[in-house]
Amino acid sequence: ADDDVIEYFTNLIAEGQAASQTYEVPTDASMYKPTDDSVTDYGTYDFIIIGGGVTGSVVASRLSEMENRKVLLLEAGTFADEEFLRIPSMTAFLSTSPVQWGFKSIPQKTACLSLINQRCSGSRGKGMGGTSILNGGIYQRGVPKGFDYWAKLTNDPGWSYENLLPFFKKSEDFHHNDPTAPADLQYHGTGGYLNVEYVMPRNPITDIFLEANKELGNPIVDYNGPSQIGATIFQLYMKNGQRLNVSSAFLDPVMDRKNLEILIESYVTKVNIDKNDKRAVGVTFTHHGKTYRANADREVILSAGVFQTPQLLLLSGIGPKAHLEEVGVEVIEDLDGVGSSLQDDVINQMVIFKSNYTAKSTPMEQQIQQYLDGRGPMTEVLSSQGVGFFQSQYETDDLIDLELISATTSASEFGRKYMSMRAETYNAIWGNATSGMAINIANVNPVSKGTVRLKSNSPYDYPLIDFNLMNDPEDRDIAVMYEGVKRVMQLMKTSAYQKYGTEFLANPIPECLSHELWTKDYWYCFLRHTSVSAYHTRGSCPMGSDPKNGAVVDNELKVFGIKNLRVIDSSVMPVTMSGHNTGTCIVIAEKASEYIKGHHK
Ligand SMILES: Cc1cc2nc3c(=O)[nH]c(=O)nc-3n(C[C@H](O)[C@H](O)[C@H](O)COP(=O)(O)OP(=O)(O)OC[C@H]3O[C@@H](n4cnc5c(N)ncnc54)[C@H](O)[C@@H]3O)c2cc1C
Repeated sequence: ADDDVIEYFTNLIAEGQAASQTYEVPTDASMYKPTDDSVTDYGTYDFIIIGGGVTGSVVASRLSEMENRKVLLLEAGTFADEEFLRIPSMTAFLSTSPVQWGFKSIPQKTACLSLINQRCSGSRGKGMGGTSILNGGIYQRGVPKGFDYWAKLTNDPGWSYENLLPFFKKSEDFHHNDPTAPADLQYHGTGGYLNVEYVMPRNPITDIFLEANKELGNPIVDYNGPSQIGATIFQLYMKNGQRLNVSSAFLDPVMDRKNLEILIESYVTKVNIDKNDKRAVGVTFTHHGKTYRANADREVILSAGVFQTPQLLLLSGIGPKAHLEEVGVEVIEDLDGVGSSLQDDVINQMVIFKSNYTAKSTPMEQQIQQYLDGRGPMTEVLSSQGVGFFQSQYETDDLIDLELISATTSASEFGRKYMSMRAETYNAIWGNATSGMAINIANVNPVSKGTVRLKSNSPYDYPLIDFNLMNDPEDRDIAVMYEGVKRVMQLMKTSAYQKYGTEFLANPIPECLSHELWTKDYWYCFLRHTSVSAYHTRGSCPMGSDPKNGAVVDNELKVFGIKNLRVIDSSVMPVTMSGHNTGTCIVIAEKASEYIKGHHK
């Protein structure tokens, strides 16, 4: 590239990083408040989709394939396809930028204890593409047994892995651009909207991780193939080393469809329901200071994500009666499950090792040059692409409950702020060290559940989020994490890591000094203080067959008790699929679109 292009990217990166340092994330949605009381009719559509995130983008793309059906998609944010947002290595800076909603949990008692005010982050993307604007880009489908369990819960074999596989393949365009990466090609699709590829060249840390796993006898697998147990290399939805958010992937190619309207900067405040026959008839939303009402002849589809979908149901009078009465919302349908079974995985990124491994540093100019060729450090969201999925001794459902992610890490004020960790704890862990290696530990099949509730009956208040991580009475969730710590210690003892003189950074945190160091009690204390939500948030409006057992939607994702209303997003996942859930969200949207198209040809 010529000097102008290099200079352009150099400035873009400097400006993007600087903007992120000073940006304050909002603490409520008051920026969407209308400036007067008037309500304008926005017109009538067949389908109205709320939210242009991962699932909303796929649903809009598939429903607008029916040329005779008018589709309106309402998204609170804007299009998020600027150059800076497409650079994978800039992802961390997006967490303090206008594409971030900035949700935080209420103060927690069993995890996130060393975070400021004991509040876990509830990071969510705002804009077309939703959370895929700022996520890790990891493409993982989930454990087949997990989906088979969904099928059982809903009495619908359509949700079994075998029956979902064609949908997974349909949306994928797999590129085996790292030919030595494990890939079971018959499980992958080509020609779909979602480009899937590997970071090139492979980060040397990834190879160290794979070698260490081989030494311990762990298999090397394609985690999107038939078996997930073992170590592997992340597959990413990126295109030529650039971030590909799900809106760019599924909607950019179909933007010229006359029957698809996308209205950005539109904040939905309510689903309008005809009380006589409990039927969703449209939505109310604000746009540039004015209030509008749009009508849906056929269906309203909630794809507002795991926190805002239950928030909107509650604001619309659908949810646990006692809670609605408490906050002053008129009850339309008493549905206990709404917001009542929030789940997230728990992750710890603070078990750090010093070593004499030094990452090769590449001058910025060369990084930009490589990026323009679709390669190199700027194409990496994560410092390594090595990952392993395992069953701990506590895994009783034959799913997968332990994920170990290889990483390099370094101490910085930005890193501390990104985690929102108290300085005292962060500095104690790092001591005099400034960089190291880590293997992040996640429990990806926890049993603990939390809630999403309304703070008030105002749509401009953020919802109250309570993750309740590692809060099960039997302490199974924390026991899995502790087993993860022990496995990480074992991995670090392998010759693959010992070649680099890898050694645990044994600096205790002040909060846990009353426990004998490195005993189980100390580690439990450490894990509760420094473990956080893993951003695999799900389950706030689960699918199932009986609303009395907490289900909010049926097998076709229709809300129990209300006609013409569906939830299609991460909220509906009834149990884990053991990992990163964008791929799963895409398949949920593909499958649900098929049901809708079957009904409304
Ligand atoms: C930091 C981070 C990293 C992650 N990394 C990965 C990863 O590497 N791989 C992976 O598979 N998963 C990852 N995830 C998880 C994944 O991104 C989410 O599970 C997925 O995006 C959920 O999709 P969704 O459609 O349910 O919601 P979203 O993608 O969040 O979409 C919801 C959309 O609705 C809009 N909206 C909300 N309320 C309203 C309203 N009232 N009116 C109008 N619009 C509204 C939002 O602005 C948003 O665009 C990560 C998540 C985070 C936070």
